[in-house]
Amino acid sequence: MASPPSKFKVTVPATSANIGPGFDVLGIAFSLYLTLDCERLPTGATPNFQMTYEGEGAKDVPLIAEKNLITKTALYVLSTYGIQSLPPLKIHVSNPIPLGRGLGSSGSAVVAGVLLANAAGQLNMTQDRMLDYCLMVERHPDNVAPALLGGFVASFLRELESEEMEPASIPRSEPTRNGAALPPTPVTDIGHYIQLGWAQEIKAVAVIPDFEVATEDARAVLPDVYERADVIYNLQRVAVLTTALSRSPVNTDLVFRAMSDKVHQPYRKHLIPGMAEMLEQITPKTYPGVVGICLSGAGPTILVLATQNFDKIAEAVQEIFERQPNGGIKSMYKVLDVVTQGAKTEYSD
Ligand SMILES: Nc1ncnc2c1ncn2[C@@H]1O[C@H](COP(=O)(O)OP(=O)(O)O)[C@@H](O)[C@H]1O
Ligand SMILES: N[C@@H](CCOP(=O)(O)O)C(=O)O
Repeated sequence: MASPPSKFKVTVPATSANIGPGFDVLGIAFSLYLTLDCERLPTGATPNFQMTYEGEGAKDVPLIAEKNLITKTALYVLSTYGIQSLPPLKIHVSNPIPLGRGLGSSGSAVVAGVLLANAAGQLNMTQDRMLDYCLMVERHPDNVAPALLGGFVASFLRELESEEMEPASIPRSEPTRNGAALPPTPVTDIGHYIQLGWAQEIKAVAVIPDFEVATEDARAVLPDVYERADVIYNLQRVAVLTTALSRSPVNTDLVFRAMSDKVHQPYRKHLIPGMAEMLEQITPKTYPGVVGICLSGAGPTILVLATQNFDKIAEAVQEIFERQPNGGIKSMYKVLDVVTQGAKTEYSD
């Protein structure tokens, strides 16, 4: 392998998937960034891999290259290029994205791993090829597409031919994290996407409760089959929402109604105490500035889109969490911008 650059930095935004009715389709990138500061070690250095980590997950995330989701993804990508190990490297991870809260931490980690492999192995992958790799590890595109590309993104996976099915049926970061074999080299052009407009006055208020819901568990509660009326309900709203969120001034009534969902939120509400109450009570009428409210990704974070009164709105959601039985639920909140810049690698030599 050619020597990697001596220093580089990978930056990947956090994301919120679904935005109500856009289950497995829509996602936004936020002004909250996972970063990897990477430095080449001299050939023959011992140890030849050093990983340090600060921020969310610092107590739990493994720092062994084959086990950490970021480096494991990078090793997978490199292996498909015939490169069996990372070059001698020191990586410092800084992660402000809470894990298992519906802010796409795993998607951002997977994107970071693909960019790490691209830089360390000097693979010169196109953005679309990087998306193929991301999708082989994390099968739903609604986190990895905005994390990689930035902004408000709609995406889908193309239907795969039967001979391509095997590689595509293996992935998903959930089983991969649990020790299953890594997927083989991806076929090309798996992910298709479009970056949508976003009215800049709309900010995202993420209210993050003090408990985790693993995405895998929140997917397990969903039905295999849906009523036609519920599918139509979501299709109608998602079509309107994609454009409504780009228009300035915002048509609050239209966006609020269009963010309603019948495909995933109703089945997940028992996993997030207080969610049903929040969706009913936090409205543009009760809290001026509210544009829409939904579960962020698979939860448990509640995402409120708003144009003003951000703290007041966040506190209202927090109050409902606090009122829940058995002592209530503590939470924190972040007021975030939707950012058009996606993942990037900066070289300092
Ligand atoms: N920065 C990271 N480094 C290593 N592993 C990570 C990182 N971020 C997330 N993960 C892995 O992803 C899991 C959370 O993924 P998931 O359940 O999909 O929730 P989320 O909604 O945060 O993406 C964590 O338990 C951990 O295994
Ligand atoms: N569409 C997926 C999105 C999962 O997002 P995450 O941030 O919770 O991992 C789903 O809703 O299951």
